[in-house]
This record gives sequence, C-alpha cells and structure tokens, in this order.
Amino acid sequence: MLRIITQLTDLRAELRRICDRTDSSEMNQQHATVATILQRVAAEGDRALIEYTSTFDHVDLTPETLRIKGDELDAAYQQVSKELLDAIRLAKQQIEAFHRQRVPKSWVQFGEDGIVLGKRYTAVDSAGLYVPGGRAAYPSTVLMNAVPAQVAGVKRIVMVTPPGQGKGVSPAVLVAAQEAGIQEIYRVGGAQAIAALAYGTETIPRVDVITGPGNLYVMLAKKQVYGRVGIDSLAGPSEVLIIADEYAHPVHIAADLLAQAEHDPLAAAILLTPSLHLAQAVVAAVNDQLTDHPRRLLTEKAIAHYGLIGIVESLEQAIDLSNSFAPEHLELEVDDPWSLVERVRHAGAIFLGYATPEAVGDYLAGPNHTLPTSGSARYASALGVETFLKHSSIIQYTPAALLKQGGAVITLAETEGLISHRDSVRLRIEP
Ligand SMILES: NC(=O)c1ccc[n+]([C@@H]2O[C@H](COP(=O)([O-])OP(=O)(O)OC[C@H]3O[C@@H](n4cnc5c(N)ncnc54)[C@H](O)[C@@H]3O)[C@@H](O)[C@H]2O)c1
Ligand SMILES: N[C@H](CO)Cc1c[nH]c[nH+]1
Ligand SMILES: [Zn+2]
Repeated sequence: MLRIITQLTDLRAELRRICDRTDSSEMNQQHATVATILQRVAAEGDRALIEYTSTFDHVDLTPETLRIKGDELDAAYQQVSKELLDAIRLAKQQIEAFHRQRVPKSWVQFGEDGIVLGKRYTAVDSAGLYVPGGRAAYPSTVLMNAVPAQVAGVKRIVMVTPPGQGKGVSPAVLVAAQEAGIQEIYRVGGAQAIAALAYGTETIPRVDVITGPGNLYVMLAKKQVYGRVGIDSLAGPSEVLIIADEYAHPVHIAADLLAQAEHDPLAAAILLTPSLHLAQAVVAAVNDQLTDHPRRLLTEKAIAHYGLIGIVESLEQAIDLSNSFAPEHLELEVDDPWSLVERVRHAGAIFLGYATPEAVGDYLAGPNHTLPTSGSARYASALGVETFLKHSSIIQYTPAALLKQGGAVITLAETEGLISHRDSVRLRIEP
C-alpha cells in the first residue's frame, strides 16, 4: 500500500530514510558479506568465483564454462524474434547518436612567450561491463554500457552477467552484446563478478574500469574496489521521484512508479504533489495495476518500504525536496515543465511533461540509463563516453617563458622548503 504523507517534517524524515536505504545500519551485514566475497576472490580466483556462483546463483560452473563460447553466441540469434532484433538495433543507433555528441576532444593552446598548454584524452585500455541478470535480463544495459565504451575507443571490452538460474544467460543479452561488438563474455554476477574484474582470476584478466548498474551487492562491491579500478558511479537499486500537478494522469503516474519499483525490493518510488485528489487517485491506480502483476510480490515490497506520496505546498517546494533527495530519475509531470527545470539541481535524468514515461529513457531515447542512485546524483552523473576516458595535461615552456616565470617558481619552492624543486628551475635560468 502506497502511503500518503501530509506533514512536511514526516515527509523530510521519510525521504532521508529512503535516500539512505542502501547505506543504513540494517545493511551492515551486506557490507560485510561483500567485503568477504572480494577478499576470497582476490585470494582464490576462479575457485571462489565458482563457489559463490553455486551458492548465490545455484549454477555449477568450471573454469572452462565461465566464458561464453562462440557457438552459444551464434545460437542466441536463432532464439530472438525479428521485432526484438529491430528494437535492439534502433536502441543502439539512438544511444550511439546521443553519445557521439560532444565527445571530449584533446586540445592545445599557444600562449604568451611560446607556452603551450593543453589536455590529451586517451581511453582506458580495458573496461569491464556489468550487466545485471538476477531478477530480470537487461539487453538494454548491454547497449548503454558497450556503446559509450566503443565510442571512447576502449581496446578490450569485457562483459560479465549472472549465469541465469536454470535458463542460462538470456539470448537477448547475448545478441545485444554482439550487436555492440562485445565477444568476451563471462557468466558470473554479483559482488564476485566485480571482484574478478578488479583483481583478475586465472580465467578473467583484470580491467581498468568497471561500469554498469546492479543490485545492492554489485553496488557495494564497486564502491569497495574503487581505487584499484575506476568505476562509473554507484548505480544501484532504481529510483523514481515524480513531481505532478493536478492535471497529471493518475493511471500514468501509477504505472511509472511501479515501473521502477518492479526492478528490486530496494527500489524507490516517490510522488510529490500539491494535489490530495491526485494522490488518492494514484493510490487507487497503483492498487489496480498491482493486481495480476507478474512481479507483484517484489514490487509490493518496494512500494511498501520505499514508496510514498508526499503532499507539498507547491511545485517549487517539491523541487527543493527532490534536490535534497537527488533522485536517479526525476519526472516533471506538470503543465509547464520547462518553468521548473532551472530550479532542479540534482537528478540523474530529468523527464519532462505528461508524454514522457521514464521507460523511454530506460530503453532507447539515447541518453544513458546507467545513473547514480542513493543520493549520489549530488556529485555523480550518467555513464558516458568520458567514463572510459582520462586526460593527461600538456605543458611546454620556452627558455624565455621560464626566464620570465622562473623567479615565482623559485619563491614558491623555497617557501615549501623544497630545494631541489628550486634548483631544477634555477639551474636552467641562471648562467
Ligand atoms: N541505477 C541504474 O542505472 C540501474 C539500471 C538498471 C538496473 N538497475 C538495478 O540493477 C539491479 C538488478 O538487480 P538484480 O538482482 O536483478 O541483478 P544483479 O545482476 O544486479 O544481481 C544478481 C546477483 O546478485 C548476487 N546475489 C543475490 N543474492 C545475494 C546474496 N544474498 N548475497 C550475495 N550476493 C547475492 C548473485 O550473485 C546474483 O548473480 C536492480 O537493483 C535494478 O534496480 C539500476
Ligand atoms: N530503470 C533502470 C535504471 O534504474 C534501467 C532499465 C533497464 N531496463 C529497464 N529499466
Ligand atoms: Zn527501468
């Protein structure tokens, strides 16, 4: 049952609790579980990977079956419909068009006295893409990760995904991978897959950057291996925060709330509206749509623990509350969404207007669906081409430039007591 909260202080407290849900004291056990998994895979390699896959995914693997072989990849094409293949190709084309825009470019600038300064962008050598596969299969996530990695020019792109209890890895995921040019795929998921990518095992060589969304275990594992490898962001259990005026359609809003809730029992689905009438209609619509919902139990759990409707005084107050929450997805289901956008400060992706369900962003509009969650949109952004790039600074001085600015360097170096720094300049400019 979706609760309606009318008191502002209660609403603020609930929003804080939901935002912090993956980092609460109740999650201590999961933090510890993940730390152990990482340590064991780092120390024992394939043996630990295989054991954890048996425990958590109930699939028995050997070092030989960890990697998906060419014939299984070929066979996947026979198992998908033409409609699905066309949809994958349309999504890939639109995601690629979006990600090719404004790719950071290397630059140099020629300044006074012949000083040259610049930035030189280079791709990481290898990237590991995590494609979730516990409670659903995600061909869309394959594209959202692989396309920007390809556009960035990463040489080695590896994919990991859970082995798919009983059914094997989804053919749709394998087809999407091949459409995106990915051939190195391992059937392993969860924190153990992140550990393999970060530390390497006998079968899976380590990578430089790990990207992709996942459940709590995957998200915590990425957080813990950060530093040894780069990561995109903490893209964990999904969230939507909808701000709606009295003209919004309650049935559509209910569907959009359930669309995120159905990802995970830890998913969050929040509506903020000044209209009590709309709130009550949304509660009724949610109850209607939950009937016969194939993922009903899971969705109900998310709605009960991390779902709510808050009654606000104004749309502006709703935006301020949303800024404190920093949602992964923000929907502005209002008559004039552009009048509110300026006020939005923190959100992974913003969906404007009554005709823009969040699902278009999930699948094919073009922008990336791998987005920061649990408040991390305060400082992080969607996965993009730049996730796979880093830049080196370029600095060149002429003798004249060094003569002109060397004195200031010498002063600063002496202030820091670093005499060899001082001398590295002095010896060049003093005869
Ligand atoms: N933020 C984003 O950009 C974004 C995008 C897409 C999906 N998502 C999220 O991705 C997640 C997908 O989750 P999923 O569960 O379907 O797939 P998943 O692949 O993320 O997780 C499945 C794995 O979790 C591990 N696991 C399960 N129970 C465990 C336990 N008790 N202890 C240790 N490990 C365990 C298993 O090894 C399994 O392979 C959802 O939370 C969804 O909301 C987020
Ligand atoms: N809503 C998810 C991001 O939180 C992305 C997704 C993929 N497929 C369906 N949805
Ligand atoms: Zn979704």
